[in-house]
This record gives sequence, C-alpha cells and structure tokens, in this order.
Amino acid sequence: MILEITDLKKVYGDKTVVNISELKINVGETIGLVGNNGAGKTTLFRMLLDLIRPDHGQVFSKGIDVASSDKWKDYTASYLDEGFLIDYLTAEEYFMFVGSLHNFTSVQVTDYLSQYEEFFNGEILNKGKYIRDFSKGNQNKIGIAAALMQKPELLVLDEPFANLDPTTQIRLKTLVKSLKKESAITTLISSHDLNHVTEVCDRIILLEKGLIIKDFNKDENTLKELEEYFSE
Ligand SMILES: Nc1ncnc2c1ncn2[C@@H]1O[C@H](COP(=O)(O)OP(=O)(O)OP(=O)(O)O)[C@@H](O)[C@H]1O
Repeated sequence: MILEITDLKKVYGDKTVVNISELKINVGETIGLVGNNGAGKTTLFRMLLDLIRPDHGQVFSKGIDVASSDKWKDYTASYLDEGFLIDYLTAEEYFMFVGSLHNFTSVQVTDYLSQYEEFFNGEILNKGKYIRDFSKGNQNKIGIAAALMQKPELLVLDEPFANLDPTTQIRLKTLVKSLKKESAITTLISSHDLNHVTEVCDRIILLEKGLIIKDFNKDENTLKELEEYFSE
C-alpha cells in the first residue's frame, strides 16, 4: 500500500468539502477520481500533497503521515495547476531548474526532454517564450513533463486532460499507459472526461460532496455506469 487515508475531513465555513473515513491505494494502481464541480477532488489532492492541512484525520504515504515528514516528496510528483510553474522562466529554464533539484546536468535535462518531442508537438521548446505566455494546455504539458523528471513512484495529476487539444489528449493517455507498463508507478488522475479516465485507469473513485460514493475496479461496463450515474 502506498497511500492510506483515515477519517480525513476538510471544512470550509459550514461545509465539509472532503469527508473520507478510509481509503487505501495500492502500489501500481492507476486511479481515476471523478466527480462534479465542487465534489472535493482538488481539495483531496491538496491534502495528499500536504498543500493544505485537513481539519481532521491523516494521510499516510508508505506509512508516514505526510504532514509530519518530507520523505514522501522523494518519490511523489504532481501537477495540479499552473501554480506549480514559475511564470517568469522560459520552458527550458524551468526544466533546467527542476532538473537541478534532481541533480540532472543540463545535458541530462536536454536528453530527458527529447522523449517528449511528440507530446510537446513543437510548441514548447525553443520558443523563447515565458511560461506565463503559454496557453493553459501548453502549461499543462510543461508541468506534466517536469513532474515526471524525477521518475516518481506516485504521480498526482489534477484534470490533466483539460485544455489539451485532442491530439495531445491521446498522447497523454499513451504516456500514462506506458508509465504503467514500464514501472510500478501509482497514478491518481482527476478528470471530468469519463472516456479518458475509464480508458487509462484501472480503479475509479467517485466523489460527491466530499464523500466517496463509489470505488470500484474498472470493467467493460464502467463507462456506461458512470454515464448513467452522471446523467441522473
Ligand atoms: N480555499 C477555500 N475556501 C473556501 N472554500 C473552498 C476553498 N477551496 C475549495 N473550496 C470549496 O470546496 C469545495 C470543493 O472544491 P474542490 O476544488 O476541491 O472541488 P473539485 O471537485 O476539484 O471541483 P472542480 O471539478 O470544479 O475542480 C467547493 O465547494 C469549493 O468552493
């Protein structure tokens, strides 16, 4: 087990926006977190990453409370939003910066980026453009590629398909599937796109008003079931 959540609650005003009594995530699972706007997906991710503190309960990563130690940061990578980027750097400068945090030389960073040529679709590198001037979709691509630089054991992506063009959405699905095949990576992906999550994930967690309504392994009926659930 890589993650365990116990009695986790986050309250804003008089609203409990996350309320999860127990959740266990095993090594190697690819988990799709689905739920309507305001369901609590981002808040949950932020608590998993100790970006906000719960009002109650704990998140354990490999048995250690994420709020009490930084150890989990060595094997955890995430991209939630553009707040993870550095606006005033170019894409290359940002990759060099992230690379330096993981002891990459500049040659290693350049080498690493070559595998993302197709994913970047000629829009990211050698543009002389600051990150703040990229579209949201292209910022997404930068954030995801940077997150993967450390070869994480645990990857958390918040709505990674949003703002991506159809070609890149397909490339991202291929990327997630290949990560799964090549390593024992555990991936958590939130998405409003039921097609994409059911395609790449092997377990689906449905959140509504902060509560886990459904938690099940994917099978051939999953997409239909989710569509029915959300059309009610
Ligand atoms: N800092 C905050 N202060 C007050 N309320 C907040 C704060 N952050 C989130 N909320 C509220 O908590 C609830 C859950 O929000 P959250 O962003 O986690 O949902 P979500 O499932 O990620 O939604 P979306 O699909 O729209 O991204 C919402 O009602 C939101 O308004």
